[in-house]
Amino acid sequence: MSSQKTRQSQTKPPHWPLDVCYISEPCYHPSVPLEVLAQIKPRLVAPGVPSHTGAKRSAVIIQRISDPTHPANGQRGLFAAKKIPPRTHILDYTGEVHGDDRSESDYDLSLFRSQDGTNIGVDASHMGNEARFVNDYRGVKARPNAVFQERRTEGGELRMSVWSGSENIRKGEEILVSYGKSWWQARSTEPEEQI
Ligand SMILES: C[S@@+](CC[C@H](N)C(=O)[O-])C[C@H]1O[C@@H](n2cnc3c(N)ncnc32)[C@H](O)[C@@H]1O
Repeated sequence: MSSQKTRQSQTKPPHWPLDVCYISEPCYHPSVPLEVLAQIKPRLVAPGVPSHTGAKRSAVIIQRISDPTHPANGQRGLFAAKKIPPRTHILDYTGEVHGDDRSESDYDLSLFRSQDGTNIGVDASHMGNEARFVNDYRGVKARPNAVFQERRTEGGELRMSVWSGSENIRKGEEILVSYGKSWWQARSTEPEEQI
């Protein structure tokens, strides 16, 4: 069985969109230069060491937002399925790891910048996991309760992940990060200081 098939054989979580492929492991696009790939995903992974996504499905749930006051009303969001303690790894952000331009994507995160200046991103616009539904806190809460932070798996693979912040996230609470000012500036027609 190919690794692609293995990735796709995972059961999709409830409320998963039909037009997006569910992947529990990152997928590497040919635009990632081999020498950069060697730094992100060291080849000599110890045999038998699984490269888990850390997709702790029971910790999160995708929900449709039906609150007219929520700025992403009608879209989906990521919610805590149980209490999540502070500074806890919630799940990895899977997607297509790429070295080409994805400036049109609203699901593209920066993962790595190589010494020669190659920017590597993780784009979950066409394939990804639950993490692609994490919304920004702006207009929802006063501050984020989670952060994007990189980590290495036990096998040494670099991943971008969602971690809880300095406080518990209550069961049923929406998991919210900050996309960063530059993310919003790139999509705004407003003057910078209003973002
Ligand atoms: C990575 S996606 C998040 C998941 C998205 N809500 C969905 O259902 O696919 C980013 C998109 O979510 C929406 N979004 C997230 N946070 C938002 C916020 N605070 N205000 C307005 N829109 C937001 C925007 O449409 C943005 O382009």
